Amino acid sequence: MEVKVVNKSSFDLPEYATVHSAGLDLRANTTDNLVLAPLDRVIIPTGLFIEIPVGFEAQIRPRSGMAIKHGITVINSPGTIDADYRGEIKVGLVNISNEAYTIKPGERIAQMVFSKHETVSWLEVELLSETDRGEGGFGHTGKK
Ligand SMILES: O=c1ccn([C@H]2C[C@H](O)[C@@H](COP(=O)(O)OP(=O)(O)OP(=O)(O)O)O2)c(=O)[nH]1
Ligand SMILES: [Mg+2]
Repeated sequence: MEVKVVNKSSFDLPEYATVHSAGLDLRANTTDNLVLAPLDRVIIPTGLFIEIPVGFEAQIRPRSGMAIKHGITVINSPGTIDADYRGEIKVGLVNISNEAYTIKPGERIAQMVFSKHETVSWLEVELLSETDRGEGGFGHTGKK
């Protein structure tokens, strides 16, 4: 699928790290090192603007290596980029470790996955169909 993109960043367009990767790695479009102290939250610009085809969204997800090694994760994961959004794609990060982490200019900070979604119309009713599960949830199964 082709997606229109305006690249105002200092870096090349995001790439798939391997041929069948689902996520395109997003780089921090920053000019200076940015120190993220424990529990700090930041919004990192990417310099990218996209036009997502209707019926699709883009999700901003953490990179697992950064999350597991350094506690740097996407605070609103998965971030949602709507098809009608024309602003800059930004990445909200949080440091949930107890050590500071320095984000370097151009560092790959998150990944973006394009995904189909449905748009529903409500059919309002009085009763829903019966099922074995019924209203049980939140750890309901497997109990004796
Ligand atoms: O990680 C993200 C999440 C969102 N956005 C942009 C694109 C998205 O289409 C818009 C709105 O996002 P969302 O609906 O998640 O935020 P909101 O707090 O509900 O804001 P709004 O009232 O603008 O919908 O912000 C980003 O750039 N990065
Ligand atoms: Mg919203």
